[in-house]
Amino acid sequence: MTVTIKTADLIESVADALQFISYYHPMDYIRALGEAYEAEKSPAAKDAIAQILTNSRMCAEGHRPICQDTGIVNVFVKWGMDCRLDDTSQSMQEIVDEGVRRAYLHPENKLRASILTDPAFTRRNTKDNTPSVLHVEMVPGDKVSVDVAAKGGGSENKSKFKMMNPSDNIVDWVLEMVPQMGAGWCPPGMLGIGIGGTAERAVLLAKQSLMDPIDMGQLKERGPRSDVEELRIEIFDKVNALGIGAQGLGGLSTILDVKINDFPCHAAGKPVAMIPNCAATRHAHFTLDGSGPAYLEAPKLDEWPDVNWTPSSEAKRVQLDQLDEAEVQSWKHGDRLLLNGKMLTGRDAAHKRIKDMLDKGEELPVEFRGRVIYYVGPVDPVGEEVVGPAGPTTATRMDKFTSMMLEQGLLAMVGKAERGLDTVASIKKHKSAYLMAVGGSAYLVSRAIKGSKVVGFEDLGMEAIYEFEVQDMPVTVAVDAEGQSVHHLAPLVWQEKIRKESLLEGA
Ligand SMILES: O=C(O)C[C@H](O)C(=O)O
Repeated sequence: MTVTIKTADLIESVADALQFISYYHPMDYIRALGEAYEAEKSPAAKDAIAQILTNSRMCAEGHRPICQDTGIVNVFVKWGMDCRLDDTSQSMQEIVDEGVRRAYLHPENKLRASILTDPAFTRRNTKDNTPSVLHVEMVPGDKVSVDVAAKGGGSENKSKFKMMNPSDNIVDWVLEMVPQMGAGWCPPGMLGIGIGGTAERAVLLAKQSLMDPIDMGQLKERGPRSDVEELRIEIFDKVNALGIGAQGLGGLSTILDVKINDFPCHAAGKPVAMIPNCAATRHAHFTLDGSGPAYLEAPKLDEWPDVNWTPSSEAKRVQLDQLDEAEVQSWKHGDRLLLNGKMLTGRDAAHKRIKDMLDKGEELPVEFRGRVIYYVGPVDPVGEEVVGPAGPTTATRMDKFTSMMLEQGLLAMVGKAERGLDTVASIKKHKSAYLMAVGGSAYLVSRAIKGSKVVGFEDLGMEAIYEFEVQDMPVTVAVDAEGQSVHHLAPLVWQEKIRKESLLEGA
């Protein structure tokens, strides 16, 4: 018998699922992160995990996004071939995108529009986060099964692919790639690995594997039952033994699980893809059977671990409005700071435009001398908010502009993840500093922002230059004026500790 699926039900279900995953982490992730928090021995990594867990519960309570990067929408539809749509005037892409549009423009929980059209040239924001990246598979049956994910740009950026020779070792490749991925993908998260097929199939397998629930704890407890499960465990243990840790701060938990999907491939090769999923892991599954839209059941707040992050008592208060070079130079890598006062923001598009303007000898809309810049693209505020969730973006992408900005008299920068070696040298040369906030704690960070106004490049939307007024915004000195970098030093220390003190079972 043919089942009729209403187009309106599909649109509503996609919109509802996207709203749901914007503020509810999957509970398997929260449980695994809670266990990682308990086991963590590195104080800096434990503090970062505490921020992510606290942020997660705040978002579940407040129905606001876990991360300012509300993602690029990935949708996987398995269409039962006994189903038909009631209205065949629109393509599946158009129908799904209508769900995306409604979710991202929801007046009570507006999500960030991050999608740019004409990517190689004008890079114009589509303003409603469409289009989604849609995959449709025709399968036997009378149901429509849908996986919806909102994938963060920072983790997507770290995707890797290799056309391996048949005899190449997958574990060796993963262990070579993960340190190169740095911390911009916001560990602790998951690794999705696709093996086989063709180039495009391997990447798709990797992405789809990230839709599976975290079950490494159960797998280790019962033991592997296949070669793939054995490989998952081997990669899990060896990656965590690298000591990269939460946010790259050095520690025991870099990944919470490894997922692997495979598919037959040509005798001449072994395509392998790896895609990490960040701390803002967001995906949900629903099924339509013709009886109406699907609604997802909200998790109970008492399922979150009882972790309530508060700033360290050792954190130093910094008055940004009186900040000078001498104070910046007094900070040491690893110091915890609470920022107070006014700072500017700017990320990829603003930096590119600043460079273009300086190259043409044009005057900038704001003066950077004596100021601190925060690399961020915030979510728009709703209700009483001054700004929506506003966590840091990956600072590494701003490396190519950093010397230019420091030459403008910038005192310090705030972002997430490591800086490249040349940038660290430039920070040292200019006696500047780079401070990191925790990626994946965007709503928590936004509570420290008491004022916000656009002061330049308004047309860039979330990438405009804002001036934020902050109160006790928590950051850690990641690169100090001596050129000491936490992200380069701490993972090595923890790698050694893990090895010497056998801190990880299986490593
Ligand atoms: O776009 C952002 O706000 C952050 C991005 O996901 C990143 O991790 O760099």
